[in-house]
Parts: sequence; structure tokens; C-alpha cells
Amino acid sequence: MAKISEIEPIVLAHSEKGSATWASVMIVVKVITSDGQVGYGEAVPTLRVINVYNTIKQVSKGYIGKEAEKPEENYQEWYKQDFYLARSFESATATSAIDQALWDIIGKELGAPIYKLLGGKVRDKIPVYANGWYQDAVTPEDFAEKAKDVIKKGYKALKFDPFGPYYNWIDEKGLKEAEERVKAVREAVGDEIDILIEHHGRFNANSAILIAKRLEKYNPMFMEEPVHHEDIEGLRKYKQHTSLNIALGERLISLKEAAFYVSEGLVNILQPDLCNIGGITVGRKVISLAEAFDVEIAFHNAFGSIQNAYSLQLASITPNLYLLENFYDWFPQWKRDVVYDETKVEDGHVKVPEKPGIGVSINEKLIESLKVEPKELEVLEEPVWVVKGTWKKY
Ligand SMILES: O=C(O)C(=O)C[C@H](O)[C@H](O)CO
Ligand SMILES: [Mg+2]
Repeated sequence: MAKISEIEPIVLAHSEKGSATWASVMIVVKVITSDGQVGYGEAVPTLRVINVYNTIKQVSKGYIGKEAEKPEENYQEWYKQDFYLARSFESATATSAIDQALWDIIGKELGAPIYKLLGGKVRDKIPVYANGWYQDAVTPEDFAEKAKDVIKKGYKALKFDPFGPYYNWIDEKGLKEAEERVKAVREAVGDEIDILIEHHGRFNANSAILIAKRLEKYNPMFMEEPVHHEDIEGLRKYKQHTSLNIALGERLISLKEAAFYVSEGLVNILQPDLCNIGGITVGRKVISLAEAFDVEIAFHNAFGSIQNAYSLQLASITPNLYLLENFYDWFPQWKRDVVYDETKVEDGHVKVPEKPGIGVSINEKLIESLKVEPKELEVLEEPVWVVKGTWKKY
């Protein structure tokens, strides 16, 4: 059986930026086997580009020489070595990206897309929701105009963060501003469209509860990360005082972390990120964990087109899928070109790619031409994790 002979982290950048600064670059992992097979994965940049790049090199030491077609065993072996894997975002994303590439290699060896290796599709098209669409939106009118464009593209659901620069607590002025933005979007899209409210984990429980009571009249389908990510007691309090669906999961980096939120009943829509949670090997286990508790899945999918391709493969085998997050229509063109623009959104759905492994072709020449040295991201008043141009009051 082929051995893993090379693992190369590659940072891609381009002058054309997308809607989220933290995804202005892509970190790609290229794995090559002893018989020349090549697999690709994607790691998460955010504010850790240099650290993730270097961690991929360190994690690779635990994978080089291992059998390429054994991602499960390789993950278990690495878990033994990497004492802080479940506590280290850098380790988790590096391991996830390498794991993705190994599943890509197996699929290519067997001539089958990953969904086939996992028992087959339960749907041929993936229903998606829009994010990234509200760049530079500030006033309610801005949000309403842009929301109409989203619906014209055929999306049946859209997510946005209506809170401007408010953080930790929110006052009456902030509540009013958020309500006016949500009201404008609801009036623009009508009652049939799912509105998803993103909080980016910025509020204390009291403020999050005030927000829920203020916005519930607009029937949001879920409230994402309403309280600070590590605020378990705040989340319990939020759940006790509101009736809205809680969505979270993008920051989870292990199966057992996901199991905690699901078994404690603290999440209704789980949003694992295949570039954080442990790649395909752990991602498929999280799907079943959620299914056992009647929790729905909406994979977090906010970085690049390789992550998007893997998310489509796993979304196709997920019986308890709500919707797949999608930035694709608001990606800079270069990100779409990395996969030859093979995962277009049509009428709010994406056809499941059928090519072996990752499902799409990878534009290796473009990757070569976009290669840059790992670098720090600028830290400005507007945090890198918001949709650009929205950290504003009006
Ligand atoms: O996609 C999500 O759920 C995120 O929390 C990430 C941000 O919304 C996205 O990158 C826009 O900044
Ligand atoms: Mg989010």
C-alpha cells in the first residue's frame, strides 16, 4: 500500500479579496504518496497563518511514512502523539487538512468520490444558505437591498450579523439598530425565507437574551453563537430564557467537544467545520452523533473552495442536514478558479461533485501561481471575523 511521502503546506493569496478578511488567504495542504498520487486539503487561516503553516510541517512528521489509505488509524496514532490536539486550534486544523487529503487520495485510488466511500448520497443536490452577501451594509436599507439580490439568486435562506460594533453587551440603541436591520430584511424577503442570525459569539447571556426577545417576532430560524464561545453557563441561561434554535460548532476541534454540547442539549443546529473538527474522519462521526440526538447539521463553511468541496461531499451523506453554509457567490473569483468553478450555486442548491476523492478538479497551475510566503494578517478596528464594512453603527 502506498506510503505518505510528502506533505506541503501552501499559502495562497491574491489582490482580489472576499467578504471576510480572515479568509483573504487560503492555506492548502498537498499530500503526495510513494506511488505519486496527490491529495489536497485546506486548513483555516484566521489570525494564525504563520502558526498554522508551521504546525502543518510539525504534524507532517507524524504522518510521513504512514500508509496513505489509513486516515482513521493515522488520526488515532497522531492523537497519541499530539498531547494538546483537542486543545490546539493549530494542531486541529493542520490534522484536519492532512486527513482531508488522505481521503482525497483513497477516492482517487478507488476511482470514487468520497461520498461513495461513506455509504452513498442521500441527496443529489445540496441546499445552501448565503453568507458573505452583506459586505459594506450598514443601514436597514442596505441590508434589505442586498437581501433581495440574494433571493433573486434562488437562495431560500440567508445569514447575517446585524449587531455592528456592539460587543459583550448591547444597549437600547444597539437593540433598535439590530431590530431595524432584521425587520428590513424580513420585509424584503418575505415569510418563506429562513433568516439566520449570526452573533459571532460576542455577547454575555443577559444581552443575548434581550436580543432573542427583541428579534423573535421576525421568526429567525436559528441564533448562531449567541454568547461567548466558552461561556457554557451563559449558554445554559440563554437556553432557559429563550425558545429560539441555538446554532454553534465552527470553533469545535474534537468529537468529544461536540458530544458535550449535543448531549447537554445546548445546540439545535450543529455547525462542525471540516477544517477544524478533524477532517472527514471525525466529521463523519459528528454527523452520526448529532443524528442520535435529533440535532441537525449545517457545516460551517467560510474559508476556501477546497473546504467547500469537502463540505459538499459530507453534506451529501448527511441524513440530518439542515443547510450547508455557502460564501461561493461572494468568493473572490480566484477561490472559485482553484476548483475550476465546478461547484456553482444554482437556485439555492449545489450539485454533488462526482469526480474521484474530493469530487472536483484542483487547478494546480493556479495554486503554483498564487503561492505566497506565510504572513500575518493586519489587525484593524474592525475584527477580521466580521463581514467587511459592517462593524459600524448608523
Ligand atoms: O461563517 C460563519 O459562521 C462565521 O462566523 C464567519 C463569519 O461569519 C464570516 O467569516 C464572515 O466574516
Ligand atoms: Mg459563525
